Amino acid sequence: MIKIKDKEFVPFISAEEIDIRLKALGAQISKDFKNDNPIIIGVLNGAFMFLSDLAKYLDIPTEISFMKVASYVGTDSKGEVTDLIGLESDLLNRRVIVVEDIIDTGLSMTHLLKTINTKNPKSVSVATLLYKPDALRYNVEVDYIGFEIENKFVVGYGLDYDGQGRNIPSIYQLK
Ligand SMILES: O=P(O)(O)OC[C@H]1O[C@H](OP(=O)(O)OP(=O)(O)O)[C@H](O)[C@@H]1O
Ligand code: HPA
Repeated sequence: MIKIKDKEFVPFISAEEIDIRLKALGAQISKDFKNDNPIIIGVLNGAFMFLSDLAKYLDIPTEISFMKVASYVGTDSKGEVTDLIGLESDLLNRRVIVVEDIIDTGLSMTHLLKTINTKNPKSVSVATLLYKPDALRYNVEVDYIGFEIENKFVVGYGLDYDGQGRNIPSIYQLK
């Protein structure tokens, strides 16, 4: 068990399980985008660890860039998304893969896809490490999922509780 601020969390997905899953996802994405030189857009802050580990398992030419949005305060969605760092890459006629740490209500990804689609990319795919089907309130099509999880708050491996816990190498779940 670990304590972060006022909350207790229990071990949920180990670093070894994450690594095994990332290897498989990396192989699948490499196969699907073999000749496409995709642009991968990581969503800060949460996706920094997932994308840096996943990228090592991609054996295709690719570009990596980032956007930053925020919608959570503590364990709750504010219900609106704030843009903090915008897109700098030219996406015209490029294949794009958006990489998130988690799709929870789907609000952030819906907002991101709207922004990305204004740049006229050739295609847009979505990869997320964690997906909470029971929490989804906005319909998002997801192409690559690391783990489907129940609707409980999680921390670690990039994910925070009130700014803390992103550096933990595995994933913990609210007790
Ligand atoms: O599907 P949703 O309900 O929108 O939740 C998912 C989003 O929430 C988290 O971001 P947050 O706003 O906490 O910013 P962060 O990545 O900097 O932690 C996470 O990284 C996703 O972007
Ligand atoms: O379960 C979660 N943990 C951390 N950040 C999040 N952002 C959306 N859902 C979560």
